[in-house]
Amino acid sequence: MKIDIVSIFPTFFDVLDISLLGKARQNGVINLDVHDLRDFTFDRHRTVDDTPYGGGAGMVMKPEPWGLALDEILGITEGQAQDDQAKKPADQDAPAQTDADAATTAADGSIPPLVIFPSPAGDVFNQAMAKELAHEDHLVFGCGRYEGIDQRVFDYAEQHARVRLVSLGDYVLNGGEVATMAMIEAIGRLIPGVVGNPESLTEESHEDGLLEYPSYTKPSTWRGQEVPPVLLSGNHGAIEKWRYEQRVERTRRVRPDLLPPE
Ligand SMILES: O[C@H]1NC=Nc2ccccc21
Repeated sequence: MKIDIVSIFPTFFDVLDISLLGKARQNGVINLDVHDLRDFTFDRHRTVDDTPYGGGAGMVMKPEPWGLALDEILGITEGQAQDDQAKKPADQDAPAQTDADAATTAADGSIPPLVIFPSPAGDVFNQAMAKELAHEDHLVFGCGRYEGIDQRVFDYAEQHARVRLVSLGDYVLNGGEVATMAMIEAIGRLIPGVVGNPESLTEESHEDGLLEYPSYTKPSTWRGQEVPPVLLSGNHGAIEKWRYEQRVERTRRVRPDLLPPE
């Protein structure tokens, strides 16, 4: 999988050089590039934001740097970008191809990249979405800051790729970087070859709708607390039954909303 990230804080993603995702990058299982949005500015202050039209507090991210960053990442030629600006009215007889249609299959019939803009206004990220996105060939994460990105950037991106706004949850973050990191970890670990033992991906919280069972390791007695005897019994059937019961009980107690309807 190819992953591109655009951010004004590129060093935020240095952590992706270590651990499982770092190994996946070294092995070529994941090809990840981080782009500094300020590299697509040309003024002395490398300006990426400005005051909002219509007034209001805060600043809005300017469209120009984003347009150039997306052009580079999506392989949009300067001419194509200018063509888009000077797009002639469609031929009345030609079947109307909406921008969305244009973005779902590229000229060579390939599936264009998926551009994800983390946003509180997006679909809430979950394990089902992580599994879906793990099948993508090319993900682009556009990390917004300030009060957000000029709307025309999303509209421009939709002319050349598939675009999704994704929220990490119903709470307020300062920008898209934390959300992008969480999504890359959740998606990346599902890509074959990233996690050593694929079996470890099965009995996990949210994988099949149930939370995971409690885990124990040596010593069997610790500060007066014993490991549940069934786990020391060697009776694999009884252990499997106990673990399933623990998953159901914990889910019922902590996240009853995850349980299937009775
Ligand atoms: O405000 C946050 N809520 C949830 N997800 C987000 C993603 C990107 C930026 C900001 C947020």
